[in-house]
Amino acid sequence: MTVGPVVIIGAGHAGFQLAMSLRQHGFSERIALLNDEGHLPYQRPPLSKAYLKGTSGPDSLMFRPEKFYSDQKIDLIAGRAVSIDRAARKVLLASGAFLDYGHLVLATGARNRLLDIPNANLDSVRYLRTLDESQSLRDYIAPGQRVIVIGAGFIGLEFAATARAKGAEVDVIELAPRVMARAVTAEISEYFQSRHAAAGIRIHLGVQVTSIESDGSNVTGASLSDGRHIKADLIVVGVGVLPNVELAAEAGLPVAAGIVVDEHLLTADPNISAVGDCALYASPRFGGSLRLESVQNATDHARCVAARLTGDAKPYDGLPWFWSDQGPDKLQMVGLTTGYDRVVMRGDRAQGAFSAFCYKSGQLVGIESVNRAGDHMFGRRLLAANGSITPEQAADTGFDLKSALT
Ligand SMILES: NC(=O)c1ccc[n+]([C@@H]2O[C@H](COP(=O)([O-])OP(=O)(O)OC[C@H]3O[C@@H](n4cnc5c(N)ncnc54)[C@H](O)[C@@H]3O)[C@@H](O)[C@H]2O)c1
Repeated sequence: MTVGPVVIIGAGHAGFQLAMSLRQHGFSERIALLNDEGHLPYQRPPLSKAYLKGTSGPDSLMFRPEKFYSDQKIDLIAGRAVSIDRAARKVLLASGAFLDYGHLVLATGARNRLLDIPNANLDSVRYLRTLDESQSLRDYIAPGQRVIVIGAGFIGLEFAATARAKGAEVDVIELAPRVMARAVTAEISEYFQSRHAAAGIRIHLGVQVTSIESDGSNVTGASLSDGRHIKADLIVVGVGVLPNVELAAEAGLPVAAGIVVDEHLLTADPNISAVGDCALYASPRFGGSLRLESVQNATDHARCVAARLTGDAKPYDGLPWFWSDQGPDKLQMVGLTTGYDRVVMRGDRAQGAFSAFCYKSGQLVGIESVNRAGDHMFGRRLLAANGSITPEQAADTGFDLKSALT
C-alpha cells in the first residue's frame, strides 16, 4: 500500500502521537508535522497542575528532545496551515510555502472560548491552555493576590487549587448550579465543592461575571449577575473550548460540532483524516457521534489512524478515560456517564476515597473515582470488554471486583 507523504496539521498530543506511531508501525515515507506553538511538542496536563505550581523549565514538558525528530525523520515544521487544496493535495502555509501530501491528518485541536464582556481584553485577564499561558500565569500568581476564576470546569478548578496553594485569595464564578456539571455526577461535584471550600476557595454557583472593572490598565474586580462586586487583581477564564474546524470547513469538508469523520476517523475525503479534540467521530461502541476533549482520545485516535495508514484498518473503539488532580485529590473517570439513570456509591466518602458507579438501564456505563485508583483500573478493564457488575455488587466493598474480570 502506498500512502505517499503524510502531513499532520497540529503537533499537540494527537499530532505528535500519530507521527511517532507511524514510525513505530514501520511507515517509511515522509512525515511532516506542522507545529504552530513556538515550542517543541509538549504535554498539556501539567500546565494546570505541576508545571503551574513548580519551578521546572519548559524542557520538562517536552514529549521528546529535538534530536528525536531528526533521528525518526519526522520533519517538524514551524508554521501555520492557512488552506488546503484537496484537488492538488497541497497544504498552504502562512509563510507561502506548500506541503504536498498523500494523506493529510487534521489534528488541529481546540482553542479557548473567549469571554465576551467589557474589559475582557485587559492584560490581567488570562486563559490557560498553552505553555506560554501557563508560564506567564505561574510567574504572576503571588501570596495574597486576589484572583477571580471564571468557570468551575477542569481548568478553573485545577487552577484555583494551585493558586490557593500558592497563597492567593480565590473566588470561583460558575454559571451552572454545581461544579464540573458537564462532566461528572452530582455526588462528585458536591465532594469537590466541599474540598475546595475547606481549602479556603470561595465558590459562587449559578452566577456569571457581567463586567470586569479596571483602573484603566489593570483589573480591579468584577460585577456579578446577582448584583455583587468582587475585588480582584487577576482574572483567569476557563469557560470551555471551541474545536478548530475552520481549515476543514473552508476546504469543503463536512463540519458540525467538530470535523465530521467516520468510524475509521476518515473525513468525506478519502485522503484526509481528523483526530483528537477537533474530530466528531462516529462511534460504533456508543452509537451516534462523539467529540471528546482528552489526552486518551487524542492518543488513541492517533494510534488508530497510524495503524490504518500502515495496512491495519480497524474501526476506532477507544474507551474514554480521563483524570483531574485538584489539590490533594485525584479524580479519575472511565466510560461515558451521559444519560445514566442510577448512581451507586462504593467506598468511604468521609475518608475521601470513593467511587460513583453509573448505570443506564441496569448496565454499568461509567465509573468516577476519587482517590480510588483500583476502582478506576477495574473499570477500564471491565468496560473495555463491555462487562458489567450489578449495582449491589458495586455498592458492596466486600465484593472482590477482580472476580468480575475474566
Ligand atoms: N484533567 C484534565 O484532563 C483537564 C484539565 C484541564 C483542562 N482540560 C481540558 O481543557 C479544556 C478546557 O477546560 P475548561 O475547564 O475550560 O472547560 P469545561 O467545559 O470543562 O468547563 C467550563 C466551565 O465553565 C462554565 N462556564 C461557561 N460559561 C461560563 C460563564 N460565562 N461564566 C461562568 N462559568 C461559565 C461551564 O458551566 C463549565 O463548568 C477541556 O477540553 C478540558 O477537558 C482537561
